Amino acid sequence: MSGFSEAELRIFPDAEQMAAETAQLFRTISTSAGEPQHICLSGGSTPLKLFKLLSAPPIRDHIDWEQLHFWWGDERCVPPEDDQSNYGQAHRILFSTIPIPETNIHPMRGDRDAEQESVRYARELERELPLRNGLPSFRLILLGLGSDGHTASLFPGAFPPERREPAFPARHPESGQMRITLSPAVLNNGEELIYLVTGKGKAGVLKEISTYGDSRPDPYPGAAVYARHGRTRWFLDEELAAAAGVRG
Ligand SMILES: O=C1O[C@H](COP(=O)(O)O)[C@@H](O)[C@H](O)[C@H]1O
Repeated sequence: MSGFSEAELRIFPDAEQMAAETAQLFRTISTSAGEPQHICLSGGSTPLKLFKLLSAPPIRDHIDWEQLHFWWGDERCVPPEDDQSNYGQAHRILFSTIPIPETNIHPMRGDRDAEQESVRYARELERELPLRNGLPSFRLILLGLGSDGHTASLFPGAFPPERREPAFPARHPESGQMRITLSPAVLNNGEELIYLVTGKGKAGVLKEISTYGDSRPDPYPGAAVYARHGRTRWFLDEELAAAAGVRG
């Protein structure tokens, strides 16, 4: 069984419209529930359009920010001022501009020891999130896809599907950069998971994922991670979908 074939596919005319649809989802989640809702953000460059959109009227003023808590799927082990910092980018573009309590934002601390920070983050998740099957369960998880098939900081060749602790250290296979990542067990345990993927540079790997799924001996993490008890969707832009030969 493949995460991709289990998922729903949405193809948008462009990345802007994809970001707009995702932003509306934040609005719906924030206004339809009486209790805090936990959202896991992806890193890298793809979600920056979404952050920009959320930071400005009209959508910014239609979201009940106090209802939302933000977490990260992975972090690079750099200080928040570094351009590589997933939290730093989100803070600069979005969190510094919206009326959200600081206690609702839960960064992975990339400037700390990766082992210790993974354990601290795991405990914080277990304390704050509802549990399902004994593991924290997010209301919504956004993920990206690297052109090598990685998601969060789960890389091909270093994808430990059996690891159940909520977070652990990882190393980028090429640059050697240390990372902290959520585990497959937690990412698979959310209510709703959406991959946001744009640009024809990802066409090669998307084609492989859509064709072979996770049947390869060493599956692409982006095929093997999906909401086992919930809804998984892939949001793609038309340019990428056409280049990968994927149809909605
Ligand atoms: O290293 C990472 O890469 C993926 C994809 O990033 P993008 O720049 O192609 O959007 C990202 O989803 C992951 O969170 C990140 O840390």
